[in-house]
Order: sequence, then C-alpha cells, then structure tokens
Amino acid sequence: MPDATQTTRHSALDPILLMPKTEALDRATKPAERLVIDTIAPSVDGGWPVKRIAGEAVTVEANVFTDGHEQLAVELLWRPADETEWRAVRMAALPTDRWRAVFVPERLGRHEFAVEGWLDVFGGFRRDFAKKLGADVAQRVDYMEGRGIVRAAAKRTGNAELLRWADRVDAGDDAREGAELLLADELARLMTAADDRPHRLRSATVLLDAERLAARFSSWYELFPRSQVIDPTKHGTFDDVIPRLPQIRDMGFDTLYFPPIHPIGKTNRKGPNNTLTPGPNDPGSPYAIGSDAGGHDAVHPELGGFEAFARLVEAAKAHGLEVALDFAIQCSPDHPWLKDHPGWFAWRPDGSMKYAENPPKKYQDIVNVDFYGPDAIPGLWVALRDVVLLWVEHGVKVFRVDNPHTKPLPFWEWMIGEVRAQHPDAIFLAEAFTRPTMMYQLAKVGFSQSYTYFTWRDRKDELTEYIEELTTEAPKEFYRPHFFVNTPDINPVYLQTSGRPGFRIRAVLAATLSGLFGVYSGFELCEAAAIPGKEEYLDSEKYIVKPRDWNAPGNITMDIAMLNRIRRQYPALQTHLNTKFFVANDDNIIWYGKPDPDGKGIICVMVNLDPHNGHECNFQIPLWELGLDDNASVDVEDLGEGWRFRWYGKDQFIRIEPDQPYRIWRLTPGGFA
Ligand SMILES: O=P(O)(O)O[C@H]1O[C@H](CO)[C@@H](O[C@H]2O[C@H](CO)[C@@H](O)[C@H](O)[C@H]2O)[C@H](O)[C@H]1O
Repeated sequence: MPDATQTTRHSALDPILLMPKTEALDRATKPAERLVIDTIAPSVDGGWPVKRIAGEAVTVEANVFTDGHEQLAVELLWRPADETEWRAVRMAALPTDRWRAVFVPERLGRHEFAVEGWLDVFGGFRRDFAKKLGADVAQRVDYMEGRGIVRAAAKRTGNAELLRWADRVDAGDDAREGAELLLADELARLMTAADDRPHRLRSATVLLDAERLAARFSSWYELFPRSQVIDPTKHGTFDDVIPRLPQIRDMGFDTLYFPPIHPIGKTNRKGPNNTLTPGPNDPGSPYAIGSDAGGHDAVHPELGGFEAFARLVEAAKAHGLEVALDFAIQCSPDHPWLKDHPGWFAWRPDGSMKYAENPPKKYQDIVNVDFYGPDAIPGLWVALRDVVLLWVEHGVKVFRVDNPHTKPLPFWEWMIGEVRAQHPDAIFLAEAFTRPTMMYQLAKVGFSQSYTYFTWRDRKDELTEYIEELTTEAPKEFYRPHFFVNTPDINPVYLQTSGRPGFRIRAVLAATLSGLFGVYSGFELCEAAAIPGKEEYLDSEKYIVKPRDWNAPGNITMDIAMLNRIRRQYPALQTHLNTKFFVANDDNIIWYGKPDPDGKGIICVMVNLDPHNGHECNFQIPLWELGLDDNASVDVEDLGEGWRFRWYGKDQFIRIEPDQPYRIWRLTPGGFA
C-alpha cells in the first residue's frame, strides 16, 4: 500500500551530514530532490483510499516548494485505477506554498492521483521580466536570457512553430516590441508544451474510491419480513411486505433493510425475550443462520422462496426502494457447513464448539467460523464471497455486515475488493460497536458506512464533540457515520423515558446531522417498552413474530416524511460534513447549520434536547456564514411548517416547547432564493 505521507525522504532524524560523504552528495544532488511535495489532502493515514462520490468534484491540495525564488509548475495527475493514461490538471498556487486543483472521478471504482512539480524556467523568466519591465529596469541581458530559453526549447523539441518563434524573438528589439514578443501568450503556450520539466518530482500515489451517492446519502428502514402480518401466530412472507411498501416510501425511505432471511437453526434456538426454552412454534432468532433447509445461500422456507424474494425486490424498486440484506457470518450448529466443511470451524478437543459471544451478550444459538482454520483459506473465504455475489445476482447491492470487528481485517479487504471489482456499486455497512480505532480501520479497508455511537449521544456537549470529531478530524476522509435512532438490539434509554417528543428529537438530529439516517420499524410508532434496566426491547422482534398497527395514534410518520423530503431537497443535508455549531446559551438547546454547497444559503436546525420541559435562549444567527454583517437582515424559511419571515440582526431569542421540539430553517441573504 503506497503511503502518501512518504513523499519527502529527508527528516530531522536522518541528517544528510551524518551519512557517508558519497551517499550524502548523491542524495543532495539528485535533481528530483530539489523540490518537496508533502501534506497532500485528501489522503488517509497508511495510504488507504480516500472515499468520494462518483461525479462529484474532488479538491486536491499539496505543499510544493523549493529553494530560492524559482517559479514552480505543479500538476495534479489522476486516472481510474484500471487505466494506464494519467489525466493532468494544472494546480493553482495558493499562499504559503500550497497548491490546489480539482478533478471529477466520473466512473465508480478505484482511482489514483498524484502531484507532480518541477521548475518552471520560462514561467519564472516571464514573471521576473514583466516585473522588471514594470519597474523600468529591464536590461539587454534580460532580453538575451529569454531568447536563449526559447531557442534552447525550440532546438530540443524541433517544433516548427517554436523554431519560428525563436527566430521572431531573436529578431525583436530590446524595447517594447521585443518585450511583447517574449511575453506573448501564444509563445507561453508553446513553451509550456515544450517544457522538459527540470527537477521534476512526483509524489506517492493516493488511492481514491468513487462510490455511488447512496454510500453517503441514504435513509434506511429496517423491518423483519416475518412480522408483516396481522395475526401473530402466522409467519409473514416476502409477499406480505409488498403491501407495506407504499407507507415506507411515503415516509421517504430509499433503503429497505432486512435482518437475515435464511433458514433458522433449531439447536439451542432462542425463545421470546432471549430465553433458552423456546416453545415448539417459536420462530427463533434470524441471526441463527442455517438448518437442514440450507445456509447463507438459501431462503428461510416460511418467507417464501427465491421467487417471492424476486417479487419483493422488484416491487420495492418500483417504490423507489433498494433492498439491503444482513451479512452475518455465524452459523447455527445446524448449518450444513459444519458437516460439509468441518475444517472451517474451531473444534475443541472433546469435539464440541464454543458458542459465540459479544460480552456480556451470549449467543448460545450460534457458532463462529474460524477464518484461519485448517481448510478456511481459500475455501471459507471464497464461499463467503460467493454468498455475497449470489445475493448480488438476486438484486441486492447493499449489505449490512454483522459484527465485522470480530472477523479479520484482511478478509474484509479481500472480500470487499473482490465484490467491488465486479460490482463497484456495492455498498457495505459495518455494524461494529467497538473501539474507534477498529471502527475506523474497517472503513479504511473498504466499508462504505459504519454504525456509530450517535445512538447513545443525547446531550448537547456529547453531540457537539462527537460530530466535530467525525467532521473535522482525519476520519472525515474515509469514515461515513450512519445515524440509526434505534436498532433491534438498541432501545435507547433516552427513548424509554422521553415519550413522543423524544422520538421527534432523535429523528431530527439523525436526519439532519448525517447523510445516513436509519430507523428500525416501531420507532415511528414511538415504541419503547423495554426489559427493565436494559436497552433490549420487551418482547423483542428478534425472537417472535411481531405484528403492529402501523397507523397507531401518536405516530411520527409525518415528521419522518418531512425530514426525508428536506434531505432529498437540500444537498447540504446529504452528508455529515460541513456541520457548524452556533451559540445558543442554554445547555438543552443545540443549534447548528450546514451551508448549501452552492453558497446561496444555509440550513439551520435548532432542537430542544429536553423532551419534558420547554427551554429558552438567546442565540446567534450565523450571518457571517452568508457574508453578512452583524446588523444585516436575513430571510428565513421554516422548512417544516412552510412559514417565511425575516430576522434583523445577529442576536435573537427563542423558546422551544417539547410539543414542537425543533425548527429547521433555511436562511438566505435576501429574496428567499
Ligand atoms: O453483537 P452485536 O451487538 O453486534 O449484535 C449483532 O449480532 C448478534 C449476533 O449475530 C445478533 O444477536 C441476535 O442473534 C443471536 C444469534 O441468533 C442471538 O443469540 C441474540 O440473542 C440476538 O440478539 C444481534 O441482533 C446483531 O445485531
């Protein structure tokens, strides 16, 4: 893996003077080392790929400098990784030796870029000559110098046009006419083309993965297909999901995610509320994958077969929904792989196998594969890759991966690379709740998105600090946080006591802070009954068929629909990046904004985080973000309610009650653009 940070080879710990003389001389006189290229942005520590979206501009910057006052020319080189030709864009000089250029990766998939710099001899001559002319101090020798550079380039290249120009400048006078010739744009163009780029240096190559927009911006709705029934004694099928699609579409979701849909094992099957004593009709946890009906490449018989799955995928598509599946690598003890491929598992001396755990959680109904077991490489790795490819063939390109942090990183790098080589539009979401180092590393090796700690960040200081970490520090180049408000495993304590206002609060935070927003069904009904003292849902759907009244009073489907509508309408909300926090002098009121990418306005969100009490505060309108002074007025559109009004001046006051706990405004300098 190339390391983009390794461009300069000298460091304070490696002084040339301490080297044997010849080596020091050799290094000091190598032409390429006269320039330095470093601090390339974007880049990722360790040389891992930067993540971007195909079709969107990538701004590249680097420090490029050399000794003295020489003029430099700097180019950005880029290409799709499967092409050989580099495309070149001149980089523009910014203050303090920084250079910048923009390119647009048009295709999906891996790209590469590098920065190349050299001494721009003729450019430097033009710059200095023009200055001397301006100060009226140009001398004959300056004219001679320019002519000499042109003549040398003409001779070197043999270019007929340049040879004619060499004759013309030679014939020019040492006054205005001769100067105009030497400074002619046409000559400059020819000299640029003829440049032999002395002291050229190229940086290490930076990798970039161009993904589709859904990798950064999508709204997920999770449901258990088996629960889409009215009678809890019946097991739902894929066909039962189809009548629910209009409602899910109307809430504005674009991704419909199912926990595992494969046959469920019987050995150690779990009963209601995670008990180990299931009744004969209990369906078991769908994460206990594999039975005599098949494994990861099969469909649970009670859900309907592949044909029913195909009908659902098609119907979902017709409703603007893409189906996402769980990729959970563990196996029920009844999984066919245990018999067919014992070498893919770690057996104990007595022939038994440890059940899986994620302490303190115990998963008695599953065992883990052994990625480095006697027959695991390549057998198991290839089989797992082929499972993903099989579901791709069945129309699934988005995978939520269960517990990836308990599996080897080399496996993920290889597997995701293999799938993306054929399907660069495949998206992988990491369900890793673990140390940030590991969560970030999973993103580096290929996961497009990751679950996050947002689910547990309720307070203003926690939220602010967390978002600032994700948006301003290194992870911003490769880690895309998915803000799920709840999951079948997480019934957040905040929601257990907040009532309906808390659900609205968490929905608006997730939907406006990140481009990736996720809801596990039941959230819209403000479901929060918990096992006392735990974050587990009471009567969790993981172990039973759980029908619901989707139109139950008190639901917040209108809020969710509005939030998703605004997210679609305003690109500022399609990323977690560019979030700015503003002053609101009450600890319960969080106040932040995201500027429109075209700079015309800013979306601002104010939320009272206390679901039980009203709060009021003085707050600052971010007039400076719109280039306005502190006394200016700003036009405001309430994106939720549709009101329009105007604020005069930076300092304002507001009171927010729990029955309307948030505001989303779009501020523009004037004219409701
Ligand atoms: O370990 P995590 O907190 O990341 O949770 C994920 O993985 C679990 C194991 O796959 C999964 O747990 C559920 O399935 C288990 C296997 O059937 C079962 O024993 C657990 O009781 C059940 O919660 C969890 O849902 C998933 O998100």
